[in-house]
Amino acid sequence: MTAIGIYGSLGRMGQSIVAAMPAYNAEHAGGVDVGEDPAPLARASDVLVDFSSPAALEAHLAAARAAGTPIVVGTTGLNQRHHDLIDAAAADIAVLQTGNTSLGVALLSALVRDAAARLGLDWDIEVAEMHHRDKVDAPSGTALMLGEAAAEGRQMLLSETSVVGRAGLVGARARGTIGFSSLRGGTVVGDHMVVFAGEGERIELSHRAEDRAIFARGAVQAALWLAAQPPGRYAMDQVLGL
Ligand SMILES: NC(=O)C1=CN([C@@H]2O[C@H](COP(=O)(O)OP(=O)(O)OC[C@H]3O[C@@H](n4cnc5c(N)ncnc54)[C@H](OP(=O)(O)O)[C@@H]3O)[C@@H](O)[C@H]2O)C=CC1
Ligand SMILES: O=C(O)C1=N[C@H](C(=O)O)C[C@H](O)C1
Repeated sequence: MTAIGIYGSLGRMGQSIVAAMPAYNAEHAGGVDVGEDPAPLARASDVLVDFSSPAALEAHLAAARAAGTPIVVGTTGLNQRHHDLIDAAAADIAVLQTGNTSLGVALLSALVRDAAARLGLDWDIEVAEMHHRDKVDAPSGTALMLGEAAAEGRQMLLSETSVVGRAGLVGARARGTIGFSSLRGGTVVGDHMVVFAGEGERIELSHRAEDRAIFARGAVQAALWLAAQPPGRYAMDQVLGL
C-alpha cells in the first residue's frame, strides 16, 4: 500500500484527499499544517501532496528533496521563484505541479491548446473564472494553466501576452493578448471558461467543478502514479495518458 503524506491536511483539499484515499487503496501517512516541521512526514511517506500555501512551498520542497520523496504540488498562487524552486527539486526527486488535478480540466487544457493553434490571432482569447469567497489567489491556478495552454497553441509566451483584469480608460484590446477576469463569491467550487471571440461569432469552452472530490481523486491518482517515477518535473496529462 502506498503511504501518502499531506501538507495542508486540515484544509478543504487536505480533508477531501483523506476521504478519497480508501477508494484507491492508499494509506494516509499523516499531515502537516501551519507551524509544524515538514521533515518527519516527508521521511514517513512514499509520496507527498501539497495543498497548503505558496509561503510554505520552499520548506515543503526542501523536506521532500532531503528525504528523496516524490511530491505533488497542487498549491496555487505560485510565482516564477516558486517554479524555479520546483525545477531545482525536480533534479533530485519526482515533482508533479498542476493548478488543477481534475480529469476534465486536463482535457479542457488540451482542447484550448488545439483551438488556439487552429484559430490564430484573429480570435481574441479571454479566460474567466469564479471561485468561493475564501479563495486567496487570483487569477486561479487553473485559469493561468489554461492561459498557458492557449499561449502554447499560438506559440507565444503567456508572460508577454497576458492582461490581468481591466479598469478605467485602458484603451482598445491589443491583438494577440490573453485576458483574465476573476469573480469571487459564495461556495463556488471552481468554474472556468475560455472564450474565443472572433468576427461575429464566439466559441466558449468551459468546465464547472461541482464537488472538490474531483480534485481529490485526481490528486490521489497523481500521487500513486508519481511514487513510481524517476526524478523530473511532471504534469497531469502524463498521469491521465492524455
Ligand atoms: N491543484 C488543484 O487541483 C487544486 C488546488 N487548490 C489549491 O490548494 C491550496 C489549498 O486550498 P484549500 O484546501 O481550499 O485551502 P485551505 O485554506 O482550506 O487549506 C490550506 C491548508 O494549508 C494550511 N497551511 C497554510 N499555510 C501553511 C504552512 N505554512 N504550512 C503548512 N500548512 C499550511 C492551512 O492551515 P490554516 O488554515 O491554519 O492556515 C490549511 O489547513 C490553494 O492554493 C488552492 O488554490 C485547491 C483545489 C484544487
Ligand atoms: O482554491 C480553490 O478552491 C481552487 N483552486 C485551484 C485553482 O486555483 O485553480 C483549482 C480549483 O479551481 C479550486
